[in-house]
Amino acid sequence: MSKPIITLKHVYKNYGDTNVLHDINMTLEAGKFYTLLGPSGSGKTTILRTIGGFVTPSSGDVLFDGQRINDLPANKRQVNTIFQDYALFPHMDVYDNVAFGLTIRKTPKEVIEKKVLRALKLVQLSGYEDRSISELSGGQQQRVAIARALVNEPQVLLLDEALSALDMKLRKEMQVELRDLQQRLGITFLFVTHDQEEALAMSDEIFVMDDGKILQSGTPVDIYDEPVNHFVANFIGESNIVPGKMLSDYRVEFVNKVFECADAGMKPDENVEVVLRPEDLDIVAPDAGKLVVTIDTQLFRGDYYEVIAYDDDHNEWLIHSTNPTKDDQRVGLFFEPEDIHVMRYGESEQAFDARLETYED
Ligand SMILES: Nc1ncnc2c1ncn2[C@@H]1O[C@H](COP(=O)(O)OP(=O)(O)OP(=O)(O)O)[C@@H](O)[C@H]1O
Repeated sequence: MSKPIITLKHVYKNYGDTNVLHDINMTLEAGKFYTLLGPSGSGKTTILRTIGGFVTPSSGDVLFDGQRINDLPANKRQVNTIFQDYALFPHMDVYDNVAFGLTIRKTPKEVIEKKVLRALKLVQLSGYEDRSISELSGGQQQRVAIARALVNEPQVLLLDEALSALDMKLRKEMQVELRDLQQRLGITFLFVTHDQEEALAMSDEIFVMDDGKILQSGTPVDIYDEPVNHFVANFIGESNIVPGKMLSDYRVEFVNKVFECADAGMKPDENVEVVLRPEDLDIVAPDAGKLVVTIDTQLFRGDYYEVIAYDDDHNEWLIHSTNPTKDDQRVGLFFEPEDIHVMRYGESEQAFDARLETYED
């Protein structure tokens, strides 16, 4: 593990009787791209503001490079925030927007010029110095906001829904650009989004939040493949989730059938939830399938068909198929043992407790 740059330990935030953050523990290492992912109101922005110094925790500690910074004012932290609306000054040109922080700190003019030109070069806006903000596209405004943060040479950049104002095409381009920029600069990014695709595409590590809590943290692949509970499985990607029972190691029962799986270590007959991802289900002949279903509808999605089918117990199955199917056709569904992801009931609490232990001093 490389050096932790930001650590949150048992951070709570209450507004009156409302608990907005609940026992938040997180470690951000230097030079990595992190994402806070969760629905609206889950507490993502409050975590950013706590790290940025705009919100004081009700209890718990915020550490920067091992030093407690709870009482350090925002402008003394080596952390910069890029807000959702970019907060640019519309009456100033690009140069003055980027120079602003240095100017108020009375930095010598020639130093300002060097730093501003370098920051604009980093975000590929060299030559735009004299442009007014209103003459820029959404993507260019976004880059000015990044340049304005970069002139302060922060060790950590906090980005709050930084791409949400952009249209889909530009947003995808900026995802690549931001990730590339983060890797070139080697500084830590903490990016807030409620868009799971964006989180999966960009992050080294994702923190999935709901209701003021971190439910799961891990690499995109870990979270996608091993969601700890129903909420995470549903929030990240599309899922078929059915109740089941773990009969023994590597044997799970669901939809009244027994399947070989890759999971072990649970109690015999433990109740579980089983996740099967739509892209892991292959449509085959009925006698070659592990399950038999009847096709209900299909929608063409460009690079795949989204198929809805029902088994004989009326469970709905979502399948991503490369080939078209026919309505009312009886087909088999094939999947491998490792495509079956087994989640314990109440796993979120257990995983949460286990994680807390790893944060204890
Ligand atoms: N100053 C405040 N006073 C009272 N409640 C607040 C305050 N700031 C935030 N909250 C509440 O805290 C909760 C978490 O808010 P937060 O903005 O952190 O969520 P979020 O996950 O960033 O949501 P969004 O994606 O909508 O920005 C919300 O229920 C919000 O209403």
